[in-house]
Amino acid sequence: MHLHIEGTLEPELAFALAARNGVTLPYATEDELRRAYSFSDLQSFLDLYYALMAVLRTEDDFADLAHAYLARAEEQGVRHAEIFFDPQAHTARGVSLGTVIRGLSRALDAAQETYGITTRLIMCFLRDESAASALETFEAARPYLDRITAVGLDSAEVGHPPSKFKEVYALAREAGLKCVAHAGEEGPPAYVWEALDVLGVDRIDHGVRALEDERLVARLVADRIPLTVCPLSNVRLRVIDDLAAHPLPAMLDAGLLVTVNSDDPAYFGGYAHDNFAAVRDALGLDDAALRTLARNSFEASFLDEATRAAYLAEVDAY
Ligand SMILES: Nc1ncnc2[nH]cnc12
Ligand SMILES: [Zn+2]
Repeated sequence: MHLHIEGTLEPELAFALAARNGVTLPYATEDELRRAYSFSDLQSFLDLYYALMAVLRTEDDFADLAHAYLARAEEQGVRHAEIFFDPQAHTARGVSLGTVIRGLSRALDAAQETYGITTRLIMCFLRDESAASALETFEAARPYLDRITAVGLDSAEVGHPPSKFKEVYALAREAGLKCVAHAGEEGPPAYVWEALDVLGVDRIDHGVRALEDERLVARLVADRIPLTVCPLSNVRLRVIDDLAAHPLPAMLDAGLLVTVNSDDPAYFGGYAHDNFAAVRDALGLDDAALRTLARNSFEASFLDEATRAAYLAEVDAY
């Protein structure tokens, strides 16, 4: 549920697409690029994440990107994936919204056929762009809303509170979309409150800093608001010092509806299963805790009730 499709761009595919599209990358080799994956904070990652998107130009590029991700996801045991994309990062480079959505949709439909993986698309607004730009993006997406399940909010958090996007979230909800937002990754608990009370989100992406506010934790527990936590991402972006100190067990103990996710797996050292295995090993989570985390994911998903019930029955029988 917390997976940026642009964050699944592996160096091999980045170089292949660069060659196909005549784009020159500022790195000579895949290894040299990989060595740049050492981040000091969210912004240092975002700088590279946006720069590498230059290789994504055509509908085929987006289809190939999503196809490669879904093949990895299948290997990792993923059954259902709710996938973010960042339209403004592409339209700003002259790539049309239709190109992005048609390319991604083609791969998502094929994955259902080939692997039986169910998917949803979540369109994110870049919070360091203006509210007007988000509104423009939402209006441009109206012809494609049958392919979009939810809107989200990502990019540089601090200084860009959720309330900035109140209007576009109201429109999205009116159009029948679900709503999520990154909040409480680098930003304060106040941003999580705003995501809940001003944007009316159905889930919080990250939310680890919510633990700093007892009243907020009580609210998240009472309303069963899911948190899509990304353990390996938190370590790589220095949100958490090291995995052994990750608050995931405390979040489970507090009764939060917490889930484990990979965020930008090509950059942060692992896909879904890798994140589960890493927290199991670093935090000593037992099978019951791992089962709860898997269950929570389906409970927190935007699946229809019948499909959700079928997946939950599978988790319980495992
Ligand atoms: N972890 C993250 N936080 C905010 N914006 C992002 N865009 C891609 N990954 C992100
Ligand atoms: Zn994210």
